[in-house]
Amino acid sequence: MSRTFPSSSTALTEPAACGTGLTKTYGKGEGRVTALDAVSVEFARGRFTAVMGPSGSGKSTLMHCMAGLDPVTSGSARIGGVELSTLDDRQLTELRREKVGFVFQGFNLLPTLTALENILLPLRLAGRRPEAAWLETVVATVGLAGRLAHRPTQLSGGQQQRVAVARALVSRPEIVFADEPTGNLDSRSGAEVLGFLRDSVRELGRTVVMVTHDPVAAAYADRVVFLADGRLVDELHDPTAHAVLDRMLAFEGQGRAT
Ligand SMILES: Nc1ncnc2c1ncn2[C@@H]1O[C@H](COP(=O)(O)OP(=O)(O)OP(=O)(O)O)[C@@H](O)[C@H]1O
Repeated sequence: MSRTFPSSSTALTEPAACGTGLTKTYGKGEGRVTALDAVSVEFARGRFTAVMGPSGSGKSTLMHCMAGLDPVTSGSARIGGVELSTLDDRQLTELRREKVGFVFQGFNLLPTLTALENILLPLRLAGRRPEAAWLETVVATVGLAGRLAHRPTQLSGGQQQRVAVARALVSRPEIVFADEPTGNLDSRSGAEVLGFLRDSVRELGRTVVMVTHDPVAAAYADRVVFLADGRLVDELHDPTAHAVLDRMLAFEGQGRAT
């Protein structure tokens, strides 16, 4: 039986996603690693949040647990009011398809499909038809109107990532998770992609969570949350690159002092 998820209109005040007491351990015995240690975090609708922290602090694990790609050891992860731990594998796949958009560092486009076909793939997999007006808005927002018939190899890295951003937005997901989306791009293409992610939040009302190492990238967000050793240790609102960098350096200083 197909599960009916609460629609976003029924729960406008609820965060797009939230984690409570999220704990994730890998391995057993002496090799056991606590990647997330009782993290509680909310991602409000219509906001752009960056997740920062040193290498190994748990950023990717947090994203994977919140997106239903990896089960938590304990705690609760909810997307649009749905508790992920109550879903079986098939329901999780369905929830990810309907409620979550992903943008990865490596673009992850299918090389044999055109840009348009790549953008429409999630809808095709879900057996849904594109809404023409929304598709046009998304394509215009990411500036791809003249490139839709091109295959990925005929596009620059920045254009490929814009296709990936459009693909993540086209099904109007509850939330878009972006993992180092500018990691493979030069700074100009990276700035464009970050601008499009920000526009998708400010102009199209979407919700974006982005893992990044880069204070300049984080400054495009409305809010930055900082992880250290699997814990949520700080947050900044309306960040500047300078303020983010200062905060990162302060953590590193503390790390050296202990
Ligand atoms: N599949 C796994 N098996 C065992 N340990 C893991 C696994 N995935 C992550 N870890 C460990 O969990 C901790 C957090 O890893 P995670 O990848 O979430 O950090 P990160 O902040 O995203 O790091 P980076 O910035 O280097 O990508 C690290 O100590 C890592 O070694």
